[in-house]
Amino acid sequence: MATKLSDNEINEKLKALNELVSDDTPWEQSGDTIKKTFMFKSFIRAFGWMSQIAIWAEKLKHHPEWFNVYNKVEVTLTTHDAGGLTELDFSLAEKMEKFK
Ligand SMILES: C[C@H](O)[C@H](O)[C@H]1CNC2=NC(N)=NC(=O)C2=N1
Repeated sequence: MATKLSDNEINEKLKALNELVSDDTPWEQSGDTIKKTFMFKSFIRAFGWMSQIAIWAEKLKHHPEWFNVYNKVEVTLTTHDAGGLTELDFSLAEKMEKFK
C-alpha cells in the first residue's frame, strides 16, 4: 500500500506537478486532497479525456473523484486506503496534465 506523504513531500510534489500545468490553473491542496477544475472546448473533449484517464486509473489501481458538467471536470484526488495524499495521487494528476 502507498504510504502517506509528509507535508514537505506534498509541497515538493505539488510544486513539481504545477510546473507541468499548461492551462494556468494550478492544483491546490485542500486538507488531505489535491484539487483542480479542468475546462475543455466541449463535452465530448471533456469526456474523451476522462476516458483516457479512466484507463490510466485502472492501470495505476487508483481512481479519481470527479464531477463533470458539459465542458467542466472538477477533480479531487486522495488515497482513501492511506487516509491522505500519496505518490499515487501525484502520479494520476501527472497523467491528467500530460493528456490535457
Ligand atoms: C484494492 C484497490 O486497489 C484499492 O481499493 C484502491 C482502488 N482505488 C483507489 N483509489 C483511490 N483514490 N484511493 C484508494 O485508496 C484506492 N484504493
